[in-house]
Amino acid sequence: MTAPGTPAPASGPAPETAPAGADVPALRVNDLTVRFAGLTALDAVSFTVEPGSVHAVIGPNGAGKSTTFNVLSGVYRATSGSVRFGDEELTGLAPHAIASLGVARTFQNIALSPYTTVADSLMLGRHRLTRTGYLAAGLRLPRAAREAARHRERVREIAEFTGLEPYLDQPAGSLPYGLQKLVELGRALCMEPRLLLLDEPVAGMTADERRRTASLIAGVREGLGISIVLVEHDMGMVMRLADAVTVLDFGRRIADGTPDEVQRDPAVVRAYLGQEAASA
Ligand SMILES: Nc1ncnc2c1ncn2[C@@H]1O[C@H](COP(=O)(O)OP(=O)(O)OP(=O)(O)O)[C@@H](O)[C@H]1O
Repeated sequence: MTAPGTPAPASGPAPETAPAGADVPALRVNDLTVRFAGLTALDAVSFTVEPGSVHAVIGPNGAGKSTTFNVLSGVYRATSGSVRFGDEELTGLAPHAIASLGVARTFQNIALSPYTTVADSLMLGRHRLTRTGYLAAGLRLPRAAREAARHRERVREIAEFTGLEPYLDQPAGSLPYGLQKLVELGRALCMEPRLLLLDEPVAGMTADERRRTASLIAGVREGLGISIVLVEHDMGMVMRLADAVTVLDFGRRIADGTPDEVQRDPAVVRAYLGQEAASA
């Protein structure tokens, strides 16, 4: 068994889903602007997340990364601009409607119920996929029992994929921080997303946990072919994992390209040097 505090490697087979990249449309963010009482948090930001890619959104503190995530997941309303996932316009939709289109997110801070077991926490991710109504489930109809068994099997597969299988019966809150972050990721995967929004997935993790989580995310992209939008401060991880990077600074897009391209971009270097100077 893995040492406590260390997420197990993604050793299990990729859970069975549609073939890689199938049915995953592009996410097109176009001229997105968000204002809060006089403050422009996002100023006409555009970028495209290609199907099946890992797309990082980076930038110094206050650049607008979380605001971008909150618009993509329906928590904030855009002041103007559009976010299209395939043919669907996401701006204006409520978070549950966006989730039902196959957009799952994790949060920067742990958002798990501490007393709920890992198995039940993962099962919560299956909620939108549950067809049987409460009445049929309450009456224990065979159809409901069959569906529940299918969901449990899927949860077990995803637990195996993420390395969470040994912890399924433990309360989520009893696990070390790194594993709790992994439960959040597992729960998002249980939604069978087509687009996964990961908000600082390795924040607060040890170097070893970071490395293992990065390989799990790479495994998700390769095994499931879904698109991943990643907000992350760990630059090494971004540069290793991302296919494309959008850089924000003061709410504006200052660069967009491959990790290599943005790393060499003078505007990006200036923005990060400015941050270092400010915190020195
Ligand atoms: N709900 C809100 N009300 C008012 N201002 C907000 C709100 N959310 C974000 N802001 C402001 O918008 C700007 C962008 O913030 P945001 O949290 O998106 O940046 P960030 O890039 O995620 O920063 P960090 O890396 O520090 O998390 C900041 O000036 C922030 O204070």
